[in-house]
Amino acid sequence: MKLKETWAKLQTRKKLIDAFKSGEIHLTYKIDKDNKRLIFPKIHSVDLEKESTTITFTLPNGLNPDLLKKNFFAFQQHFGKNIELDGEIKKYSLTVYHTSMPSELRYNFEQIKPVIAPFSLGIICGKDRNGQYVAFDLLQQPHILIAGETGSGKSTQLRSILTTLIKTKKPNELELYLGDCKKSEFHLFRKVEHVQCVHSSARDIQRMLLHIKKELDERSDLTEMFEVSHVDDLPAEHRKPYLVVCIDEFVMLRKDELIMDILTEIVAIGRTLGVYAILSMQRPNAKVLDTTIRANLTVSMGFKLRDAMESKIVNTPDAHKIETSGRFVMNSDKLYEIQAPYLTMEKAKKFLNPFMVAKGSAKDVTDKPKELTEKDVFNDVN
Ligand SMILES: Nc1ncnc2c1ncn2[C@@H]1O[C@H](COP(=O)(O)OP(=O)(O)OP(=O)(O)O)[C@@H](O)[C@H]1O
Repeated sequence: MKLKETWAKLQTRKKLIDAFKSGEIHLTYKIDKDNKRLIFPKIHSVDLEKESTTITFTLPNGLNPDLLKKNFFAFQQHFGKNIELDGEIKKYSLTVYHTSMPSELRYNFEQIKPVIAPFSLGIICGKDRNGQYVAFDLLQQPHILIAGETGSGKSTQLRSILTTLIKTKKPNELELYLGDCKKSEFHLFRKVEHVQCVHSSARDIQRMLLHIKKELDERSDLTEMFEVSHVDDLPAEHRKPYLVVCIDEFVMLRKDELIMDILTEIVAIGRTLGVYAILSMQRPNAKVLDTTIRANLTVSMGFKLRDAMESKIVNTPDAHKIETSGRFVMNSDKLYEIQAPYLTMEKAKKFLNPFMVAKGSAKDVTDKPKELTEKDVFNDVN
């Protein structure tokens, strides 16, 4: 057994040196006219795990780290496409996954429940290459950006995140404020008890956000008065529910300064006040995602994007290379490639049924879905 492991490690080392050679990832010293010496990165360890093999190595001083990215194909040629390179400047690790990403993952609440159980506001993301569920706590990593071109799976992801939140939190613990600029997705949630409103016109969304702004001010005063750093530490009689503002295709609101100002405020100070934002967009736009908003969206999920520039704006490298619906690159504490759970509209409706209450009609969300035009989402912001 030991011998087999040693042999496997040696083979892996050899393969990596071959990759360094074919990718010209080395320094070259000329000894004389006919002889030269190649200095390769130094391999420190090879860890063999059931699901993956990880090799750590350091670059010799003087070797440009950009070469690793530029000649990444060499690693792929030797180890296949299911690999990940991590690290910076000198020290790197190459992980080779033995299993491939699931191409489809059905939404299964019974499996998801224990994954998010430890969290206050559990956000279910999907499964990674190891077949492990990935989830996080919105309280720890507040504010999410979801981007992806039409048909890439953003709305399905929003549906699964919101349905999971609704199923795991009581209405007195969580209030949802939904902005549905395309009038296509959130009507499903309109009658859910946790949902305070579903709006689609800029005027109504502005009203909704002014209400949130008032909440931010009140919560800010309360935390100051009671000298606590988080609303969760307020005395029981002043405890506040978490507020989640979710706006689908928020680019369409970009011309409304007041809306953009309040959204900026939510992502800048909402964290300790229990107010969180989830924003989605089809065409990532650097100007709409001004530096303040972008810096405060601690998690970005890049579904299939159009090009490398969009992947850069969203901060999800290679999201433009995705070929599968529901697949995305997530940038949070680190970079992940994830397959999102597929929750159909019909199944979501069944899950949400027990939470439906009688509410007044919300005319603006029952209108015909609004077709997005190039003008709505194109980089035309002044
Ligand atoms: N997690 C998933 N797993 C498998 N297939 C998916 C997944 N999510 C979406 N799909 C497929 O992609 C289609 C489009 O998904 P969805 O409506 O979520 O895309 P979208 O990015 O929101 O598009 P649009 O911006 O036009 O609303 C779905 O009808 C489904 O067939």
